[in-house]
Amino acid sequence: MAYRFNIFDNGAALAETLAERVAGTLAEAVAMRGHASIAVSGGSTPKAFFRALSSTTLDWSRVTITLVDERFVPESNERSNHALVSAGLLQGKAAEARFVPLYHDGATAEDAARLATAATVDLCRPFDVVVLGMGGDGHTASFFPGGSNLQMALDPATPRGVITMEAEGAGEPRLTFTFSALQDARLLILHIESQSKKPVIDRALSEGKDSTLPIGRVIATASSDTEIYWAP
Ligand SMILES: O=C(O)[C@H](O)[C@@H](O)[C@H](O)[C@H](O)COP(=O)(O)O
Repeated sequence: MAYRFNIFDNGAALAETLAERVAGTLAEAVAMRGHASIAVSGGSTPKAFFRALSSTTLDWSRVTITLVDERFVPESNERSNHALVSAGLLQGKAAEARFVPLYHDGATAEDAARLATAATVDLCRPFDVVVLGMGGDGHTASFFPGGSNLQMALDPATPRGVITMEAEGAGEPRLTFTFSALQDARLLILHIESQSKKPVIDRALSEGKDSTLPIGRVIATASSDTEIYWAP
């Protein structure tokens, strides 16, 4: 599908605009269906966006937040995306939101994936909002080039859910929603920052569905248009 490329002077301006866009979609979902669901990415990029979104006014008690993907570590680990969301987004007005983690203490990665799939089965049909990030290698979610389950993850025929992923660039084993669970979000966002990522996304967009960069395949084959938010 198509995409719209939104360029901002800096991360602060991007965060404010993106927070307003996302909050508006969540509020509309609550008004129309009584609840809203959002899957956010971890990493270092979304911190200012999380802060801005957590201070927006909406009925957060009717919003469920989960993660696009998670490192297979407990919340106490500094690499945990759950910890990042707890510290950055589940604060202020957004503290009332419900959070559904992907990691489960005491479970193997495969068991955690099955538990997370069961816990999110009603959230991703479709998500109201999905906020993707992108690594310098063109991965998004935990769709890493050369990943152990990359073909399964990107196959539109794979049932919606959470699967495991291992890859050289991923660090720990990962838990990630499948492409099928993310691609038809009512609002599909790609949030990227830094000059270094611009040539990567430009290449991904020019290569489209045949790109070796997972983000290129995701944007080109998603049934929802992707709104790209980029600041240097
Ligand atoms: O767990 C993660 O790391 C993310 O979900 C991942 O997909 C992230 O969005 C990219 O790796 C970008 O990370 P940065 O924002 O740190 O560049």
